[in-house]
Amino acid sequence: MENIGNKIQYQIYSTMQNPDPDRFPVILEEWEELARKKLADGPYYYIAGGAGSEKTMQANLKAFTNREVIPRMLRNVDQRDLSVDLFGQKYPFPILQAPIGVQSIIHEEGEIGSALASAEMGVPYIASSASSVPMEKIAEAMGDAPRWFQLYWSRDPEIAASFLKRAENSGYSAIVVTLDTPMMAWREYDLKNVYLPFLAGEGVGNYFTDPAFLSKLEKSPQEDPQAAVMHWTKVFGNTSLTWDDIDFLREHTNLPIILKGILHESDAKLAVEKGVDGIIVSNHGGRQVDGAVGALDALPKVVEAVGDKVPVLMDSGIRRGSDIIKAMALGAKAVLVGRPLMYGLAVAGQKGVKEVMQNMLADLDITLGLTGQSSVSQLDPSLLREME
Ligand SMILES: Cc1cc2nc3c(=O)[nH]c(=O)nc-3n(C[C@H](O)[C@H](O)[C@H](O)COP(=O)(O)O)c2cc1C
Ligand SMILES: CCCCCCC(=O)C(=O)O
Repeated sequence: MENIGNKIQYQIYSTMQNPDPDRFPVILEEWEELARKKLADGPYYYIAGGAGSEKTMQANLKAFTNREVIPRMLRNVDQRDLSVDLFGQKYPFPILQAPIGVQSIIHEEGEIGSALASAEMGVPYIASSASSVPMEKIAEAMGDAPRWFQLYWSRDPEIAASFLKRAENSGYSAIVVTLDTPMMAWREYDLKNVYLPFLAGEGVGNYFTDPAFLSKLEKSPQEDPQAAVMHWTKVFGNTSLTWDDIDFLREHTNLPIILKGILHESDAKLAVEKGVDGIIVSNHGGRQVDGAVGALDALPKVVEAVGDKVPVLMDSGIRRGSDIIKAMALGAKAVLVGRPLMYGLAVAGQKGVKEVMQNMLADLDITLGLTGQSSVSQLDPSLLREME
């Protein structure tokens, strides 16, 4: 089988004979620059920005810079295996699309565009509770392609239960429960721009078709959009949840339950005690607690606390192939990719998401081989050195 890195590298070089001035960028930062030009301040800063002074966002990137790879030589890296096994499924690559809400503010194709790019690549798509379109529409567009559903655990248990049931009925194969966003953080750019994403684009369309949500409204969201949005702001999150509530999830779904937003090893132990199936080490891309630990810095202790009881995944700061290698060397079984794909979506919809994803995977494949490794699932911490 041809390695994806060599294939994509060859494709890019071969276009040089026929240079196209409108060809997509290769450099990730150029995708963000193009996205900046396309989007108004409100949506751009909503995507690119973080909580408070954005120290956590910076810490996420610094945690990767602070670790260096020490490549090994002469190890026959002709055949490289990027595949991973997660919850009984084999996936061709060790990445998933991070759940990202309200994508209609980014591009008219929104979630359908990004989900179809995932489907083309065989990369699992994690549909957000806050998607601009109903989760069933995403599922229908994706056919048999792999998809997970991300739950924002509503204050109204009927909505939470309804989301879990809808996800199961529409072919999502795992539930990602985001714990770090029971309310929106102090995000200075959004406050400065007076930008409320749920009022823009298609809003949070996934709620506006939910039977449990609709049953609490006097008029439909089409008849009285303001009342629907007001109700949504009341029920979106739940700041009263405790570890005892995890049982509710198990009572309402048979799918694997994966907790997203774990940073502390004590929480990782509690999660395992509660019988969840997986953990995602994440600080929500630095969008929630300003000053929180960089996600990669939190990963080793969580992995140590969990042992091999459940798989640990991570996100927050994955930008290049070497970042994936570092996260997996520290024990992540796979990683979630967030903002880079949204810059792709902003620039060129489905095509842009696919291009950014493909380039990242090609970079991963080539960098893996050059470090003397043939399989992402056999990486270990001896490949890395932490800078003082
Ligand atoms: C615009 C935007 C919207 C997001 N929406 C959600 C969401 O609906 N649910 C969720 O669990 N995480 C959400 N996240 C967090 C991502 O899933 C992921 O944790 C984060 O993007 C990782 O950081 P990175 O993009 O800097 O790598 C969102 C992130 C961004 C940038
Ligand atoms: C408009 C709904 C926003 C829901 C939260 C989306 C999110 O997680 C984020 O980081 O922003």
